[in-house]
Amino acid sequence: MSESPHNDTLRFTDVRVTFESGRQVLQGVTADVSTRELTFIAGASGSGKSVLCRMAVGLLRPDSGQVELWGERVDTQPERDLVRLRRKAPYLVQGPALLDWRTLRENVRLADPQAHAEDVESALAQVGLQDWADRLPPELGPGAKKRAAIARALVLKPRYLLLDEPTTGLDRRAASQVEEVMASLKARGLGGLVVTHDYRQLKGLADRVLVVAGGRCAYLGPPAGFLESSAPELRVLTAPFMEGATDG
Ligand SMILES: Nc1ncnc2c1ncn2[C@@H]1O[C@H](COP(=O)(O)OP(=O)(O)OP(=O)(O)O)[C@@H](O)[C@H]1O
Repeated sequence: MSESPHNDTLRFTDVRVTFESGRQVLQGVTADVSTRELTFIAGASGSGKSVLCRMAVGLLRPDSGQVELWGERVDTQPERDLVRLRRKAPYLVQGPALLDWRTLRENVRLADPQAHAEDVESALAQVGLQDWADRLPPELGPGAKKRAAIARALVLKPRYLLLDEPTTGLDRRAASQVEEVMASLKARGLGGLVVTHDYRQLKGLADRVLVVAGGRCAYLGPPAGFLESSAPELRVLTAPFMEGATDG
């Protein structure tokens, strides 16, 4: 089967994952996510957010159930085909994962050695780092490093981006810069799946929120429906954030 240009769906059907420890992390997640939208995955620590995100591009395979991206089965695909799929839907790990001894331009080029020079410059410009192309990663702050990692994914001209906690560990200013990049990519029509702990990001940035709780998809819908829900399994996640938000 091959990827369909007309199908914009990432589909999880009754996905279950148990690790060797015996812990059942996902116990039947079913969800359809539009890859034209920016969807944030929320949930308690250890609920399986990263596991779900990684499964979207075959970095983890479920014990049972199906994962489909753009009409193509991901969970049964051989690794060599997944490499091709991941160029269309790159997964960015939590750390910046840049080579410290290579300039930003070289780091971006490493993702695609065949990339045209103007595509490398364009990827850096899309994250606001065009004037930093000749700098080395250690010269950058953590927010700029994360943006450089995003540039490295953008040079692949992806159809979708998967970002695992892109702002965790950043101070508010650096986090805002990364959020601005996500907003501008969204404005240009690039969808993404973003694992987050920071619910402040949801308002204004997220099209949808997918909440993982109790091993299942507990909510999939607009951010307001999650943030304002009175359902106990959602309130337990949002209440501390709402209290923190009123503290300023
Ligand atoms: N490869 C693995 N082998 C064994 N256990 C794993 C593996 N990957 C994840 N887990 C376990 O699965 C559970 C869910 O992990 P996951 O990283 O998806 O959580 P999360 O919701 O992203 O949490 P956090 O917000 O803390 O990052 C955790 O208990 C984790 O220890």
